[in-house]
Parts: sequence; C-alpha cells; structure tokens
Amino acid sequence: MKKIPYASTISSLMYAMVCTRPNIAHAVGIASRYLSNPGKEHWNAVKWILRYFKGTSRLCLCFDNGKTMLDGYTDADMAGDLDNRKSTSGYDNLGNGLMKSPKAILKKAQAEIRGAVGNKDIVNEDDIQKLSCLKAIVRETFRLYPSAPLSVPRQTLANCIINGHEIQSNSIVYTNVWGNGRDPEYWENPNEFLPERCLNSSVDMKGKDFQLIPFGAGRRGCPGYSLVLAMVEVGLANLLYSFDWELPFGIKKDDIDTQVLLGLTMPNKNDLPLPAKNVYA
Ligand code: HEM
Repeated sequence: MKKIPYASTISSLMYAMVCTRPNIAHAVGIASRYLSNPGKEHWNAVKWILRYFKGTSRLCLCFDNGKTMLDGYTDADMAGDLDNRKSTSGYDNLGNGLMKSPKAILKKAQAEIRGAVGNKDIVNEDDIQKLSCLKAIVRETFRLYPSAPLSVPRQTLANCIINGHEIQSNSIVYTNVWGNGRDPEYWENPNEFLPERCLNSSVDMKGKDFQLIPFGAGRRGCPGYSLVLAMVEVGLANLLYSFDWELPFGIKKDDIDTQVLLGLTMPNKNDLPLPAKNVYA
C-alpha cells in the first residue's frame, strides 16, 4: 500500500466535495477515517468513489419553476441518525435561528452575497471571505445552537480544582458548551439570535475564548473545524444567494418549534419545512 496515493486522492476528493459535489461527503468522510493506515479494501472503496464521480460528472441538481419546499439538508452531525447516519442538525439550526430573527438580517445577508457574487451561478469559497454578515450568522448559530452541546466526554488525568470543585483523576467530565454560549456574564441578551454582535467581534471560536467553544479547546479540540466552516458557509451562502425564504403559510416566528432531541448532538425534534423561491428561475 506504500505506493498507493491514498491520502492525496482523499484530499482531491475533499476539494471536490466542498466545492461542487456535496453528494460524496458521506463516502469521503468514511474513507478518510483510514488515512493513517489504509488497507486494500479502503483503496477499492476510494476507486468506487472515483468511478461514481466519473459516471455522474454530467449530472447536476435542477430546480424547476414550481414551489420548492426544502425539507432535507446536510452538515456534519453523523451521530444524530443511528440508522443511516444522515446528517442534519447544523442547517436545521441555521434555519431556526434565521427564521426566528428579524427579517432584516436575512435580507442584509442576501444583499451582501448577491452584491459580492455578481452574475455567477454559484457562490464559491473565494467569495466567502468578503461576506462578513454571512460569517456572523454562522458564528451566532454555533453560539446559540452548538451541534455538540456538552462536547465530547473526556477523562481527567490528575486531581484538579475548578471553581472550588475538586475533580478527582479518572473522572468523566463534560464541558457545557451550550451554557458557556449563553452565559449572561459574557453575552448581552444571551438567548437572542443577534448576528450583529459577531460583526467585528474579537471573540475566538477555535478554543481560545471559553465563552464560545462549539469545537472544543486545547489539544483534543475538533480537527474538522476548517472543513465544517467551509461546508456550512459555502452551503448557506448558496441557499441564501439563489432562494428567497419564507415561513410556511400561517406560521409565525414564535410558532417555530425549537425543541431538540437528546443525545451527543442537538438535532431538531421536528422538521422545519421552509418554502423557497428560486430568484433566478
Ligand atoms: C458542526 C460540525 C462539528 C462540530 C460542532 C464538532 C465539534 C467537536 C467537538 C466539540 C469536539 C470535542 C473537542 C474537545 O473535546 O475539546 C470534536 C472532536 C472531534 N471532531 Fe469534531 N465537530 C464537527 C465536525 C467534525 C468533522 C467534519 C470532523 C472530521 C472531518 C470532525 C472530527 C473530529 C475529531 C476526529 C474529534 C476528536 C479529536 C480528539 O479527540 O483528539 N469533527 N468535534
């Protein structure tokens, strides 16, 4: 297996997956688990992804002029669906937050995206850097609805004291990421979805500032951070660029069901169907 370019093939597939081919995300995600020590069967699986890629290179998603209802979405919550590991919670939460917030935020983000992208068909990664409002929305979503509200359980190596509480070694500990994100000592109106607070904010999201740690902190912090942000930002930017979003007829902002399911991740208990109008059709 030494001569097989396993890692570089996965890396090329990941590039395609983030930019134009989200449909291979699950397969690539599984194949990437074996980067450090791939076997023959893993390489065979990768070759199947390449074959699939070749066979579908001329296919693309088509949106017709009818009334489009979006009721399925994707991100990186592989833990939420025990049967087939379909991934849902991140975009659900984005939808919840955005639809509950004043419409001005949505309009502002759309104006920013449409202004920056011009006449192109899709928003790509290069455009994202100019989109401060979009980034603020994503960041505020991770504060208010962290995908892993209690992070990942960890075991302490030694006795330690935190805020006067003695924690013995070998204890299983959880970090309350959800609680930190809503701590009134650090956040004004902590329960409100206010992306404006993230514009020009110096609070770090990668583990330096503990009031915002959706990806954990320290040596065992989430290594998927950059991939997740690229996928979520590019995905949301394209949804806002091409579609206008409304609440379903008769539903008001306060009717949106924000109940979540219990578990490692925090997916919505009930779907949020949103009518979408393709503005470029
Ligand atoms: C919305 C998406 C995601 C969120 C919110 C998230 C969040 C987290 C959190 C909170 C941890 C625990 C960090 C800690 O204990 O300090 C973690 C660990 C981890 N994440 Fe993610 N993650 C996401 C997606 C991903 C993706 C896409 C990958 C892989 C490409 C990934 C790979 C990992 C790995 C391997 C660990 C364990 C790291 C270790 O124990 O050393 N994550 N993640």
